[in-house]
Amino acid sequence: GHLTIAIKEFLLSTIQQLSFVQRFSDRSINFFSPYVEINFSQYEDFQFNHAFAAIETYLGAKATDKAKHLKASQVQESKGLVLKREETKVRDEYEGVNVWWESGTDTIGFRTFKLTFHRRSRDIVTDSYIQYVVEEGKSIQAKNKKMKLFTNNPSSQWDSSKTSLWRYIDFEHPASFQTLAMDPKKKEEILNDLVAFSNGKDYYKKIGKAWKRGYLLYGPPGTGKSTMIAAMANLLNYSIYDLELTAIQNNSELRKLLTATSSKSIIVIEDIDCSLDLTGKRVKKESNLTSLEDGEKAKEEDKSFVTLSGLLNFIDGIWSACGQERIVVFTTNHLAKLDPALIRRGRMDMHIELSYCTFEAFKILAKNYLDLDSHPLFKKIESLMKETKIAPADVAENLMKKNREIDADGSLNDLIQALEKKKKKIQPAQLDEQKDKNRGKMFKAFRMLF
Ligand SMILES: Nc1ncnc2c1ncn2[C@@H]1O[C@H](COP(=O)(O)OP(=O)(O)OP(=O)(O)O)[C@@H](O)[C@H]1O
Repeated sequence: GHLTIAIKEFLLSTIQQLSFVQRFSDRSINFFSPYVEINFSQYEDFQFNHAFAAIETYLGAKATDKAKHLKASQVQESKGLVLKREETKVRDEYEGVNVWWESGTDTIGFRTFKLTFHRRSRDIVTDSYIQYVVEEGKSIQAKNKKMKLFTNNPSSQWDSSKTSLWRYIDFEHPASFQTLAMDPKKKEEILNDLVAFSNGKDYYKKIGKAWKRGYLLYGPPGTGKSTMIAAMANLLNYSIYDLELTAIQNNSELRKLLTATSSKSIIVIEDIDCSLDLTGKRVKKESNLTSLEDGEKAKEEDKSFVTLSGLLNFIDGIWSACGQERIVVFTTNHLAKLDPALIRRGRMDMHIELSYCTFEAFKILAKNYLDLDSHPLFKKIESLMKETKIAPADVAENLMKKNREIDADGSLNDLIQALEKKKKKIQPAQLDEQKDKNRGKMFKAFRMLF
């Protein structure tokens, strides 16, 4: 009667205060039963329920502890373990209180988790246990998060209309700061900077600045700019958004893309000198040029194109309001070509030069590729490296060739030959550049996968 309704309403209002309780089924309270049930559905109003995912992760982790109740299975989206659909009940204990979780499906076929507990433990479950489960689940998710590489570059004709979309693939790249060949001191400086940034939540809050940091990576092709970005992502467990400016039609599209990026991410704008011309206007794509025969129309279109000032304003302003951590990385082969406004300190917090291979850097590569700390041929290589410029990518290429045969001498001799060749016929810079341009690049290769 009235009493049942009153109790129901009381419980309902208590539980609804917890915003993540998405569904409270009619059957969930039976006045005559000492047990209370709460249902969590995978989708609520056709929106994915993040609390559900967190619960699933939490229970998955529990299941590995207490495997007798639940079989766990590896799924693609997460490195962690999750419950299989058909699994039944798992008991959990929290501050001396027993609760039971049961997985199932609702009438529409969406997956659900039913939480059952004694009504005398109602307060502790609704006040703190559920929150604890969701927070634990989220922190496990963060630890297990598979990094993703997003790109807005439309890969095929048929989806060229949907350019303001991020597409992604799982990101697995072996690069790390340990294997990155560069001056060890510089490397340490960058590493410390990144770590300080990622731990800087309170600091950024205190000084009233957006929690973001900008890095400008510059240097000739093949010196490890893309590799460094991958190492940054691996170090911090951030996802990468590879922003292709030439695929963006206008500023509002850029805004959409930037606001759609998630926290803990690196936004990369590669070859910034090729994406924007010196006057700050976006370089038009050939396809656009041919379609814009009418001069007036071209001007009109131009106004809405991504401009340098638009880009800087976005980067400066767009995240000021939301306290989420983001890194912005610009790369260029030609520092001198960039507009000074773009590289002004404050907008890019750190300028990192990646240069031709030094002997110090070579030693890191020799360790990576050949597992060598020293070798009689190192002396010769050291002196040749002082006289010639060679990109780490070229060094790596030579060291890799014979790697499978574990023939260190052969690899080192290949490298010596390459160095001597470079020394003899110092190639015209342009030729060199052309050759370097042909080199496969990490992100470009990834894009082909879409
Ligand atoms: N500093 C480095 N340390 C370790 N490996 C490197 C380094 N530089 C280049 N390499 C190797 O060469 C390959 C190409 O380098 P990478 O794509 O990082 O160069 P880049 O500077 O981004 O070139 P580009 O300007 O052409 O994009 C990498 O996959 C990596 O194997």
